[in-house]
Amino acid sequence: MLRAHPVEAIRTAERPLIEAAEAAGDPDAVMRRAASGVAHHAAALLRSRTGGVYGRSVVLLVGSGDNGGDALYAGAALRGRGCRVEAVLLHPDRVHARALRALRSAGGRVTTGGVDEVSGAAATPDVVIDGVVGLAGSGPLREPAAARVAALARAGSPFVAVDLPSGVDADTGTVHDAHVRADVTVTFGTLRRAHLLASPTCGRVEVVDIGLAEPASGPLTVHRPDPSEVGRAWPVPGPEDDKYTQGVVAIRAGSGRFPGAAVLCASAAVAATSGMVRYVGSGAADVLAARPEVVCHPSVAETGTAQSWVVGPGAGTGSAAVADIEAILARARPTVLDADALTCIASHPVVLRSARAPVLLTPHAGEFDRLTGGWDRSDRPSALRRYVSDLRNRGIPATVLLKGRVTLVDDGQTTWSVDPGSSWAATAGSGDVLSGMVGALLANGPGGSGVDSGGTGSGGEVAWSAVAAAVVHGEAARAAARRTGGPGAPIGAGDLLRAVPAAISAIRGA
Ligand SMILES: NC(=O)C1=CN([C@@H]2O[C@H](COP(=O)(O)OP(=O)(O)OC[C@H]3O[C@@H](n4cnc5c(N)ncnc54)[C@H](OP(=O)(O)O)[C@@H]3O)[C@@H](O)[C@H]2O)[C@@H](O)CC1
Ligand SMILES: Nc1ncnc2c1ncn2[C@@H]1O[C@H](COP(=O)(O)OP(=O)(O)O)[C@@H](O)[C@H]1O
Repeated sequence: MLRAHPVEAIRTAERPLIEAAEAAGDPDAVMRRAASGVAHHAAALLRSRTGGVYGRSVVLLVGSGDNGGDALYAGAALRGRGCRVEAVLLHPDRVHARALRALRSAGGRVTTGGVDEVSGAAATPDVVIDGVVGLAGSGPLREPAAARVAALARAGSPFVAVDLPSGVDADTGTVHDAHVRADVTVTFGTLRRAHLLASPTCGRVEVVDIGLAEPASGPLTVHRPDPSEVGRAWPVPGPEDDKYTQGVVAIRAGSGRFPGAAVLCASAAVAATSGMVRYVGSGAADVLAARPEVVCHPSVAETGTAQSWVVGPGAGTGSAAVADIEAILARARPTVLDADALTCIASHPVVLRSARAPVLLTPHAGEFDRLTGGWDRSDRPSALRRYVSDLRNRGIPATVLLKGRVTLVDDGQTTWSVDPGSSWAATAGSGDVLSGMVGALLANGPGGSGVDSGGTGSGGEVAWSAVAAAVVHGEAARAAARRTGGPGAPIGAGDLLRAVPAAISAIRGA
């Protein structure tokens, strides 16, 4: 399990280290430890990109604080390995003086001017070390850093970010318009929230041991499971199991207008776990043509027992759809509310008040707009926590999964983040696949035992089901894109769906 912490917790954890270094008369000891990790990973990147380290060119973008100091000490270490190192001081009047001396005495070149002053090799260096700003950064990159970063990115040089890519907010993960897109981010002791909230911008994240004690988890810690943990927890039928003990999920999806949603959602539920899937809606014939094992029912009232429900994909937004949601919530089983069900809830918020069992809402950004009446997109985790807390304060046992490249799940106490490492899942109908998978996991009950929780499953169980489904969904998208065209080619939701069994198998073996 990865855990990422807010800046305040990191500053607190670092304080004893800095104080010990100062007491020992070597105030930069921690910084040099950090910098030697940066140099190590920059050298590894140089080796993988150019076949060596000696004689390669390195540009340091040096800001006014300790992040710039790290970059300067890293430059000194790389100079010691034979690199040509040029430091661009973005604020020559505010620079870490001892680190600058270290670079100069190692033979590094120092420039202070604008873009024109860059020497030939430094216009397209073999690697750029981004020490513009780290934990104390706020807002987009300022000039002259923004112009420098843009020119080097255009030239195709790879970036190693020190601590965080500059222009990315450490706590919210907001990626501002002017920012560094890192190939590798080297951080110290423990992850910052942005590493899990803005992972596509951070590239590969390397954590260097600087002697820091891992901060305790708190309400602002962001969690991300390793796919192998999801694999270990994925439900597997045992010798005593039958179709009922593994949990039955009922799906209310599809309509004359959106018949495909029913097929995608119900088929995904079949693929996700063993046990049994029930279906209610106008799409029974199509569902049965795709998955004959699904048990169909004429109405919600006439549907047999289920341990969980999924309602919404392509299910319509009229009064009959709202009545079905009410009837499903009245059954007091864990329920996934997706797609059209979210639109119904947005226009009839009172419906949610009847929820007696946990509900999982799975909006994309536009649906979250409808639910909240507008939210602050520059701070996704806070907007999500606020909304979930508001529902819970009103007695609604809600967990919310906010979709995107980085999917967030929040149950009011814990924030989870899932980044599948590709964006192939951004395709119509893939959300229907996700909701079917989550529903099947919820039916399986706590700990994958298939035990009927009687609708009392905790927020934690619901959140875990949502996170686990999102992990497998992302793996399936990646696998489908690889399978259909070598290194990666566009997929549809049907391709993603067909890749679900292989993705489960892959994470179980991970
Ligand atoms: N603490 C430790 O134990 C260790 C810390 N370590 C390292 O220290 C780093 C934190 O250093 P730090 O606190 O000096 O701040 P840092 O991020 O360099 O910012 C400096 C100044 O930049 C400015 N600025 C803000 N936004 C900006 C923008 N968008 N574009 C341009 N400039 C901007 C702003 O000043 P302003 O101009 O607003 O007055 C800000 O005060 C940390 O990330 C890690 O690398 C490691 O050595 C390991 C041990
Ligand atoms: N840029 C992206 N990268 C990766 N996954 C994405 C991206 N955008 C959306 N997704 C994922 O694709 C799915 C889309 O769901 P949704 O918007 O509900 O689609 P639909 O309603 O067409 O089924 C979600 O699982 C979401 O997390």
